[in-house]
Amino acid sequence: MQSSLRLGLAGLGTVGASVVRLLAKHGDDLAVRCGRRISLRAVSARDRTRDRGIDLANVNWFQDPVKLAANPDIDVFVELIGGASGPAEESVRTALEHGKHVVTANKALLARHGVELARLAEKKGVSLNFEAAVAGGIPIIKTLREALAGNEITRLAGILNGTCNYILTRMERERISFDECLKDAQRLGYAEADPTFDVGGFDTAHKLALLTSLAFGSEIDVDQIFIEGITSIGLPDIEAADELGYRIKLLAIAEKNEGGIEQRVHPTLVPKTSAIGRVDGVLNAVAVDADFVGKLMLVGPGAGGDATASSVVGDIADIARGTALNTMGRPAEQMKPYRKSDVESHAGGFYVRLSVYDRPGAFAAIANRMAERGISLESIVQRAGRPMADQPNTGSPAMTRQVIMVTYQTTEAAIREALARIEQDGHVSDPAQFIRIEAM
Ligand SMILES: NC(=O)C1=CN([C@@H]2O[C@H](COP(=O)(O)OP(=O)(O)OC[C@H]3O[C@@H](n4cnc5c(N)ncnc54)[C@H](O)[C@@H]3O)[C@@H](O)[C@H]2O)C=CC1
Ligand SMILES: N[C@@H](CC=O)C(=O)O
Ligand code: NA
Repeated sequence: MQSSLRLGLAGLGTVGASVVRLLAKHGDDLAVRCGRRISLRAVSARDRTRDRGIDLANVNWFQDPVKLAANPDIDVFVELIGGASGPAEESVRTALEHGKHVVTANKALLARHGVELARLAEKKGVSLNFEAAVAGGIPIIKTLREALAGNEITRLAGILNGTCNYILTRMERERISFDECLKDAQRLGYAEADPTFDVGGFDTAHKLALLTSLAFGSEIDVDQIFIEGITSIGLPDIEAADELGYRIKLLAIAEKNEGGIEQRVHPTLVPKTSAIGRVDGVLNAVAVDADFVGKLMLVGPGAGGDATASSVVGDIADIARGTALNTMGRPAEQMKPYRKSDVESHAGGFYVRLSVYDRPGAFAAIANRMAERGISLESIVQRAGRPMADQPNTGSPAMTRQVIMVTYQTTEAAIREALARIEQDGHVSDPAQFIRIEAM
């Protein structure tokens, strides 16, 4: 048997502690599979005294992860700290510069610095593996980088954030508040240190940027992604979608069209009966359209310590076996500049919810504004609304009704213009809510 592969692991939180547990549980079998032992030599975390339920008796402790990354007694640096800058970035760079392989779960870091880090890894002849960074336990990086190498991919669509899917699922099933669901997601170790990254759609965008680059061979460009998070989704939308036969999912979509590549992240109504509509809770899914394989979809846990550790250790096992691959599936200098297509040209159906003052003519005026923009309505329903503050001229409370419309195919530009006119007309009490619909 070859000499053991020596690991230095920085970050002993949700994922880091699970990696240590997995290595302890399956170390013997991994040694057989890889032809050498994987040996945890050193760790770095902020609090040395905390009981994490893991045995670190024979492991060196480094207060500073950058020092650990430079340590000559490790072959692989495993970065599980998180963050696009600071100690995570500095330690990953240091490890690569010192000719060490790196395994990371850090999508924020790679979405910002992935291309240059990939270049550095290539220059040093080491691996930079990141299966855990996208869709937690789903082997989507391997699938795109290796298994689908013989395909031209035309579209990717998926649920890439476990926290958001968990929140939306519980809101739908239990009709409980967004905040309550988010607290539980944090308690379960699904959320980012700053959950704004999850609910604001930014974590999904980081992951989409990486998948887009792998799928289309373009440079990583997270700043070109259209991003809308789930913070504006309330129980009225969840309930209305449910009644209409849809579920609301935070989708990440990347597709090629004549203009370039469209990348978008936004809440989306998908049919309850669709495969992606049935992906619930912390599960993620990635659907791929490719020329030779056709359509495929991978589903699995998108967050949580153990599922994510599974991907981290898969990456370490590749290094132990001597599998060497370019980080983004092709040499960094072969990655094409990213060319963005315009999201305003996006066409599809839309769900619209309006709080409309209950007065004669309001309903017809709204329908007219939609018609002016060539928008046809597939369905329109009214639900009881709520009394508003007293109107100055009558002294009586103004009532509103919830008007929920589903449009046939139209463009994003048309729907935005129509809703702007409806708001200017003064028939609605609140800004219009609109959510894109995907048939999937
Ligand atoms: N929790 C999850 O389900 C998933 C997390 N990830 C990613 O994995 C990484 C780790 O996430 P979690 O384990 O959830 O985070 P966490 O917050 O539970 O753990 C982070 C760890 O890093 C340590 N740390 C922070 N600053 C440090 C420093 N200067 N020096 C040494 N250690 C330091 C903390 O003490 C803590 O042990 C992040 O990049 C995250 O985005 C990826 C997939 C799923
Ligand atoms: N916060 C992330 C963790 C995994 O990437 C999520 O909820 O998906
Ligand atoms: Na993955």
